[in-house]
Amino acid sequence: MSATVPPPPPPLTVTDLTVRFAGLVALDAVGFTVRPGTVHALIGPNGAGKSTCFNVLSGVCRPASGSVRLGEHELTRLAPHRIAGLGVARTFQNIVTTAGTVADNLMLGRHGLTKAGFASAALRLPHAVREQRTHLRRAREFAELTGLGALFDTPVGLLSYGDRKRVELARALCLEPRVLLLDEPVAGMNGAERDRMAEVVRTVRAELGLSVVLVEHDMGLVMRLADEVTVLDFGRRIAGGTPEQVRNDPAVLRAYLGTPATADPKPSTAPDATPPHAAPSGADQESPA
Ligand SMILES: Nc1ncnc2c1ncn2[C@@H]1O[C@H](COP(=O)(O)OP(=O)(O)OP(=O)(O)O)[C@@H](O)[C@H]1O
Repeated sequence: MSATVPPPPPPLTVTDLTVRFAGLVALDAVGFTVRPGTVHALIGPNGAGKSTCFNVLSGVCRPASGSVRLGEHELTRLAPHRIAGLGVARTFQNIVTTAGTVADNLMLGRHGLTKAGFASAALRLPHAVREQRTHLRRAREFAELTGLGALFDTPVGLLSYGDRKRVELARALCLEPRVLLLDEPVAGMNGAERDRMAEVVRTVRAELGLSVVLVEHDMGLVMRLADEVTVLDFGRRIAGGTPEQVRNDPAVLRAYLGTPATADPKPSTAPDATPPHAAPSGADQESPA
């Protein structure tokens, strides 16, 4: 990867975002700011509005009101491909990569940046071949950054679940994003795979200097990775701050545990518990830092 860290992305500012589905208010005047180059986690119990928020950020869902600004650009009126063109890339909760090699999948991520037309590429005209080589080199760099270098020519179908989730991440990076939206990057992973993904996200952020918005049920990962956390419940922002601040916030305890915060004899430890409706529990579940 290049020795110099690129300039920081502009802030991503969400203001008074409201989304309604028929009578249901999925997001109710939600606001938060993702500071440049930080990891900002969006957490909350099931149905809190996290995915809806991601869908607005990536242009899949139009809000009833409110704004999402990336620097000077208002995103809420733009189509998903225009938002991607401004440097906002996302991964999905469920793996969508199944066919082809790692290289093939990463090159799909480069598609939007390719200038040579289909005919030039098919005829292998010199400029198209040169461009293809440059994209392939960059795709390989992202594979290496995400720990997939040795698997570059391996069919994705032969990879482990954890490796495939990292292919998703590498493919999103191939868009050269300035803001990366990670939708439950460790869902369904075992402990070792989670640790690896956490390390990769840290490396990616440090090397590329991009902002990361993270939706994740795994509180251990959130506490370890996030610089700032926004907590949603029933579509409303109920808390925000550093991981330390939100884990001790009575409103967060209430939302996750469904009990009054005062009823908990040791409230400072309660957010450590992964809510029963959240990430898979068990021995591989990390405890927060
Ligand atoms: N397309 C839709 N049509 C109708 N209601 C929807 C739609 N998408 C989401 N909702 C509702 O909006 C609310 C917020 O859902 P959302 O998926 O954003 O929550 P979430 O926090 O991502 O939940 P989870 O953690 O379970 O993924 C829920 O009540 C959900 O049922």
